[in-house]
Amino acid sequence: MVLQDLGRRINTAVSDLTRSANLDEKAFDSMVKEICNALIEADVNIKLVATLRNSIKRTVDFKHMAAGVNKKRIIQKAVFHELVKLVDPHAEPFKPRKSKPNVIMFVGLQGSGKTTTCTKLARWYSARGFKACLVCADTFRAGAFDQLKQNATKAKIPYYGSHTQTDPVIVAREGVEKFKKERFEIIIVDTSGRHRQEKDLFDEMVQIQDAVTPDQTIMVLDATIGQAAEAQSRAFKEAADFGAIVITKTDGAAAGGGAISAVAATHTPIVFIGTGEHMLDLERFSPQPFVSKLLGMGDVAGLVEHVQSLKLDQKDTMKHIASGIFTIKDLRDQLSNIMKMGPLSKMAGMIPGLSNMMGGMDDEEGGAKLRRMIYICDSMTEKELESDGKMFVEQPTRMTRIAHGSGTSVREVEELLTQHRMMAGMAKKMKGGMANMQKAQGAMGGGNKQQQLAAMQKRMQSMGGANAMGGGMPDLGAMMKMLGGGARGGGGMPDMSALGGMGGMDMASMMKMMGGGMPPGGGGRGRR
Ligand SMILES: Nc1nc2c(ncn2[C@@H]2O[C@H](COP(=O)(O)OP(=O)(O)OP(=O)(O)O)[C@@H](O)[C@H]2O)c(=O)[nH]1
Repeated sequence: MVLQDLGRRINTAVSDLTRSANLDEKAFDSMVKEICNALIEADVNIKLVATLRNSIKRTVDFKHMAAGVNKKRIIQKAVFHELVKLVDPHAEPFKPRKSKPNVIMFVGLQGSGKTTTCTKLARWYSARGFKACLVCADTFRAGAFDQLKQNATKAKIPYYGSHTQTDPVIVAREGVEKFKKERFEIIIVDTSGRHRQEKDLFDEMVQIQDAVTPDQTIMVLDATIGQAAEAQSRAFKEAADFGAIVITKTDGAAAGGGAISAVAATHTPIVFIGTGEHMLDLERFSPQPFVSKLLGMGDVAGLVEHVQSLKLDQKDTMKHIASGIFTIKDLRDQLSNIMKMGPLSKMAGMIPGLSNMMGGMDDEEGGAKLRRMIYICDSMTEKELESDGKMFVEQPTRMTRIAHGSGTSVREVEELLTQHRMMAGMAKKMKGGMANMQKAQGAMGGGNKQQQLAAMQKRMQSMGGANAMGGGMPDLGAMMKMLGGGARGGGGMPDMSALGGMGGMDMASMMKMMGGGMPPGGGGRGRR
């Protein structure tokens, strides 16, 4: 069962119970049973499932529950807490330091996704301001260096390797020395994939480790192996000590839950999970946000971090919103920023309740809709783009011209202008909120970003989370209001501009529109 399905099934079990009229012990028992069945189907070890079942039952003790307590809340909290415990390795991974070389060596079985993950990780650090590079010490598999070269070039990451040198220890040492001299901060060394029985390759791995003395050795595990992950990591641990694990292919693996919980049980930190073949499909693993996302409660801190890493150009739009203005060009910039963020389905997982709303719409549909909106903007004159949109009301023929030019319909142009009007209205309202928020941030002296993100996540969960677990839709309108008026809650909000494309964007109406729903007033005048 892929992770999304597992999350959906658990969520449904909890929502059905908390919505049902008879919230009694019998109904509670059948919910626990359904959760356990789902976990077992995802290949979670039966002993771990039994521990989870007993803990939930101990916490939600119907016999001794005082009258008047909020049973729903207790059940939701217990399920959430126990799922977090199930995937929590209770171990802190190594944290690279800036302005010094941090050598990270990758090990793993053949085909587990090492080379792909090396490049994803180098890109991840590079996007966060580290000077990152790659060394290919896989001289065993023909084509390994070419694969790394290709990936690295695409991600614009400097690399080192050799087509002629056959000793991987020499290549690794030379590459690391070269990049240390060039003051790289993250030096990632890719090694050959191994089979457990290949003693020579295991020895080679130890020799590379001795030669480059990595600050961290990461083992890459393929999620498809499920709970066998535990035995596999043990075999590697016997040969080379590693500090952390990356679990790849969690997007398609039926046994992803099994792999994650099995590794967590060994108390080895899981640093990242691979969620697809694309360069951006790497997510930092953290138990609470992971479970939150699994259950459709979003991962707002992850979203903020992701958007920040994309270094989107937000300066002009943020300046505009701060003074209550939102032009059509601002809308166009936001649309292209959304396109840069990655597949919409992944973004939706990070926003509380949004994946429910996207139900039925695939990435292709959503992407195509966004592209058509951008074509419409690109068919406007500079004057139209910089306008507040009123000129279209005064001269409706402009819409016909733009529809012709962009290969869309007048109805689509109208939809875009309606969306723009709504967002311009929001920008006007947000004028005060932005100033307050900046003041609050100033008062906090910049503050601790982690604390700010944690506070935001908590607030988001208290709004969206309870609803999501209860089966309802979180109030995205309220969420946007909160984004606009962060100072009210006593600070604890990240920089508004950090929200990038989300800043000021009414996602609820945006998604509704992308789903084909007509905003009010958009009659069927268009030609197709
Ligand atoms: N769906 C999905 N595919 C992935 C993920 N990570 C890697 N892959 C794919 O897995 C396949 C193997 O990946 P590689 O990076 O070549 O694996 P490797 O461990 O370096 O292989 P060897 O060098 O032979 O040991 C490739 O097709 C990747 O695109 C992931 O998170 N999700």
